[in-house]
Amino acid sequence: MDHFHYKNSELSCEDVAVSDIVASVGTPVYIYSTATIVRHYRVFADAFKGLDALVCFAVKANSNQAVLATLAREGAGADVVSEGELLRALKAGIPADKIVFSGVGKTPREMALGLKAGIKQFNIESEAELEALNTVAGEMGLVAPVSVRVNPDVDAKTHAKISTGKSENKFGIPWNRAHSIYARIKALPHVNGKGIDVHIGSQLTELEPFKLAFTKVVELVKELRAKGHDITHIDLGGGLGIPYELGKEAPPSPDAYGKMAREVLAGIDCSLIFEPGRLIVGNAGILVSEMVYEKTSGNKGFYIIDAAMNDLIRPAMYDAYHDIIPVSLAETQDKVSVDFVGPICESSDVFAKDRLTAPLKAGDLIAIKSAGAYGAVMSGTYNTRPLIAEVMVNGSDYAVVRKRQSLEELLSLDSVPDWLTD
Ligand SMILES: Cc1ncc(COP(=O)(O)O)c(C=O)c1O
Ligand SMILES: N[C@@H](CCCC[NH3+])C(=O)O
Repeated sequence: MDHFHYKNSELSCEDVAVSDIVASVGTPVYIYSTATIVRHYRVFADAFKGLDALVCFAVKANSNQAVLATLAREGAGADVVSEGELLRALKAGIPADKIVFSGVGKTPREMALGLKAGIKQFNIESEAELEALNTVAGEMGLVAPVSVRVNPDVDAKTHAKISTGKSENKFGIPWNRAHSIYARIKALPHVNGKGIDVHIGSQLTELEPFKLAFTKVVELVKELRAKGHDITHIDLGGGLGIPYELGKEAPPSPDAYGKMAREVLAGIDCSLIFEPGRLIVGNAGILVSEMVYEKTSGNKGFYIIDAAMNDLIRPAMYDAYHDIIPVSLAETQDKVSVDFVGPICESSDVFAKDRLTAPLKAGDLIAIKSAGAYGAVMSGTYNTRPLIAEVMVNGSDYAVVRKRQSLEELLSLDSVPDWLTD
């Protein structure tokens, strides 16, 4: 069931008309559906029912405090990559022993924070990081739980900018050094390495690359065990793709992904961790914007909207496709072909090129779909545009879960040194 649907020709999120939210909050605005987030989480978790599996939501996909609190209530863990994300996850009520810490550049300060909180594990991505963690844990008189993120050199067959599992990517330990790093872990007094971690990329639309990577990890578990390492758990990362374009073939379902994983991992007797991000929140959010002007240039038509690449950077950064739909359905069935563009002074500030759409006029509202993941979290203030509001709907209720940043606040962040004001 889609929680974004038309009711009397007006787009609604659950039981709330999008135009009602806009009337009180303005545009541009992100709108999230609680019911969709919960449903996606449950579908993913159910794919691993009966197994010892922990679903750690990848906070980077959407770190809004209300989104995290919603998932905390469902029993989700968290995959964090910074001090800020760790603090957000804890604040949302996600227990420390369900939090894994990923990322290639964890600082000693972040390590200490994770150790103090008592997180489940650090996913180590280099020998240097391992040594640093051993030192930090030693200073605190602790032993840090670690998993080594291995790089299986598998092509995820996704956009090059979101592929992480090839040897030329910065992520993970090269496959041929996996054995030596586990030997080093054994020799160090303040780290305990019982896990293996792998994450090959994001927005994967086929199961085969996962299968290749998971199969390699299973082999590695066997080899390490044969050498006397007590490997008890595997973190299989995130990356399962979502449908972005209506009418196009959807990526494999969580159920199919779960079946594949069960087959590959059969008999390995490890507890499992997953780190889905986009799958949980991607299609649980829309970005609503108002059309400000129409213009033409040669044969081309442009719909200029009040959202821009600083609010949602995916189309500019990855040429990502997002469906764009009108908030009020027009009576006419005729379509026009236009570029949806933002007001920023960059040629890449384009949400859609040559897109067929119902004709719109200035003042009309549109919704950019599938904007719940890597949307608000990747926004910035380019062109001195304040960060926009985020709203969460729950049935017939809604709440502003992040206030629109005021221009005063944005401007107050800079200061001018004395020598310029004398
Ligand atoms: C280590 C790690 N885990 C999990 C994720 C979440 O990925 P996705 O949102 O594609 O599920 C990412 C992002 O690619 C990641 O880098
Ligand atoms: N930001 C990317 C996903 C990157 C995932 C993080 N490793 C996107 O919007 O598709």
